Amino acid sequence: MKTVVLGSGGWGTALSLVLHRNGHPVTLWSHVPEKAAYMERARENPRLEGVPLPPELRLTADMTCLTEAELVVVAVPSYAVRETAHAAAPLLRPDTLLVTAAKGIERDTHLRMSQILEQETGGAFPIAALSGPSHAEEVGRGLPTGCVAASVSQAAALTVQDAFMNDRFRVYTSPDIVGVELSGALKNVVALACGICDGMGYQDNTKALLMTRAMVELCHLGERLGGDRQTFGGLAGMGDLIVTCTSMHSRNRRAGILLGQGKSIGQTLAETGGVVEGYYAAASMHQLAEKTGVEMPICRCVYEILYRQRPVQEVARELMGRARKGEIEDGWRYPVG
Ligand SMILES: NC(=O)C1=CN([C@@H]2O[C@H](COP(=O)(O)OP(=O)(O)OC[C@H]3O[C@@H](n4cnc5c(N)ncnc54)[C@H](O)[C@@H]3O)[C@@H](O)[C@H]2O)C=CC1
Ligand SMILES: O=C(CO)COP(=O)(O)O
Repeated sequence: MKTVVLGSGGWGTALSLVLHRNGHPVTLWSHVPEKAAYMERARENPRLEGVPLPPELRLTADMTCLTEAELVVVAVPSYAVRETAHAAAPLLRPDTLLVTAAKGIERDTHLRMSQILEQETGGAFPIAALSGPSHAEEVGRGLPTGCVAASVSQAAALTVQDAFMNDRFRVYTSPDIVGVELSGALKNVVALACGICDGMGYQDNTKALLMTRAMVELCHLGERLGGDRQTFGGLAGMGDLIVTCTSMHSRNRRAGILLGQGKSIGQTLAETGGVVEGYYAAASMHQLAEKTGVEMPICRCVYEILYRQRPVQEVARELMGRARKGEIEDGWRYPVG
């Protein structure tokens, strides 16, 4: 299958390598010609140091490569998905399958990445999302990894599974594209929270408390927005939450560590290197929580640290000082009497 990957950051490059290992011709598109030219010369992406790019992998900054593509993967940062899809749309073949690999929710519109692709391409193409616990640094080196290919179209999900699956990259299918995309976007806010917790010098107990209670918040919002609760407990949900909250590969966690150490948001974003999706997702999530009335104390606190300069110590005191309650609000009742 002829494939094009749009976005030559760490993730687009790692996914190109998976497709290449599976025998598909791959073109990796960069939005700036200098970047494509650098990778052509060095046969390496600085984001994936020590991972050679095979000679057959085509590198370009020319979008006309799309005219031949049967499968197009969109792996640019979430803020660039709309402009990238808009530019790509007129060049697509009528039977192209689109796969979003970006993790975010558009600010103000609250659209998921697949919905942006659908809007910009006029709803004419099958669309799937590929998401899960998958740091580019490890996928690039061929370390065992698992993801979910989600689409309302079973045929599309199966095609994506087929294209990417190999003995180092397992792909499960799912009809719940809403839950899969929301999980991937929202867990980045929790990774920021866990990084902040690390940066403040708190340890494993605190992080387990944060991850677990934040997952309850994600499930409440995710279900309200149409996702399936089981998805949040799966690879794209809990799996990705674990990897992002605990790995030093995670930009979101590393950004959180700097914030927890007292750095400003400006310094943090400048020093982290690479896109910190949780920064954008926190704003969308805050708007969504307000709109739906879902209570999300941990995520709200992350938003207030990022956008209202609230001191992290004050936030920690607020969260630990919340009113006492049962663990499962609607589920468990003590017998009367
Ligand atoms: N790095 C990872 O391990 C994973 C990343 N993702 C997601 O993939 C998406 C891309 O992330 P990374 O590849 O890690 O990014 P990165 O931080 O490695 O690089 C960002 C890339 O985006 C490009 N870019 C910036 N502005 C652009 C624009 N306006 N149009 C097109 N390209 C633009 C930059 O040139 C750069 O190549 C994000 O949504 C991220 O959450 C998903 C799974 C794993
Ligand atoms: O989504 C990811 C891993 O699954 C990447 O996380 P970061 O964006 O925090 O690096």
